[in-house]
Amino acid sequence: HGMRIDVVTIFPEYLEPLNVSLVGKARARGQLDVHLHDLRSWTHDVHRTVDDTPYGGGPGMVMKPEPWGEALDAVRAAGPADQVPTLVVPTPSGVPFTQELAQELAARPWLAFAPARYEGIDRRVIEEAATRMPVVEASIGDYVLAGGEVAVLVMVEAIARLLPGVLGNAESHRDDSFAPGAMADLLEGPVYTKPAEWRGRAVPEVLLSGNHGRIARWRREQAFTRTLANRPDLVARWRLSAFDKKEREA
Ligand SMILES: Nc1cc(-c2cccs2)n[nH]1
Repeated sequence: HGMRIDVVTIFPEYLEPLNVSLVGKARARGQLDVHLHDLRSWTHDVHRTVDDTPYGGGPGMVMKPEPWGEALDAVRAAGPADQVPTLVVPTPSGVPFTQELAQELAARPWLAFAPARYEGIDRRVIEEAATRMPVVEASIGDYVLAGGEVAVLVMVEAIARLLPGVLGNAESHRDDSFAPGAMADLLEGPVYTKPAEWRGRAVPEVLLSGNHGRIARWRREQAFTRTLANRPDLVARWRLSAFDKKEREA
């Protein structure tokens, strides 16, 4: 059936949003099987210690390896015996979490997320895990969060909406920004709905014309203009892919 997702965290309450809305419904439909684990379950001292000062000095705290090692062992033991999870570690120093990576992760049967505090998890945890399962260290953007839980929410939502049947109208992620296809690599243009006039502002008449060729062209132009304005870096990529497409069609 659906995908299994495990999350090990010191703030399980941060992941409560996974019980509501899109992800909540997918879980209710059995398309997604989410298990939250409190990392402190795998501590054995009275203070339930999960972090300590960094070797070599420096600010902040590093998450200790022992609790994580035991937690990941337990996650693996609780999941399908014939499968290994892909360990996803949110970190500012990871590979970019893109729509492409979301698509790739959405194709896997089992993901285990390891959100940590900013200073990170003892490197040996990742190294040891990588001997037994695929590990993906990914960044959701070039800014620093206090912990990885918010990044897990972002990644799970981006992945869950790609699972078959999770999005109501399957079409609605065809025209996503960044989704492959005719509008690939371009940002979404403006969208409108009723009323046709609102506070003295009319909807562009082309959209009311019923001329679908003209509408498609107008939407491509709008997408290009918006991309040029907000993401000139994507325009270069789009030009290349458009060129290649012409090449292929030639
Ligand atoms: N992209 C990104 C990830 C993060 C953190 C992950 C874990 C702690 S902070 N900040 N920014």
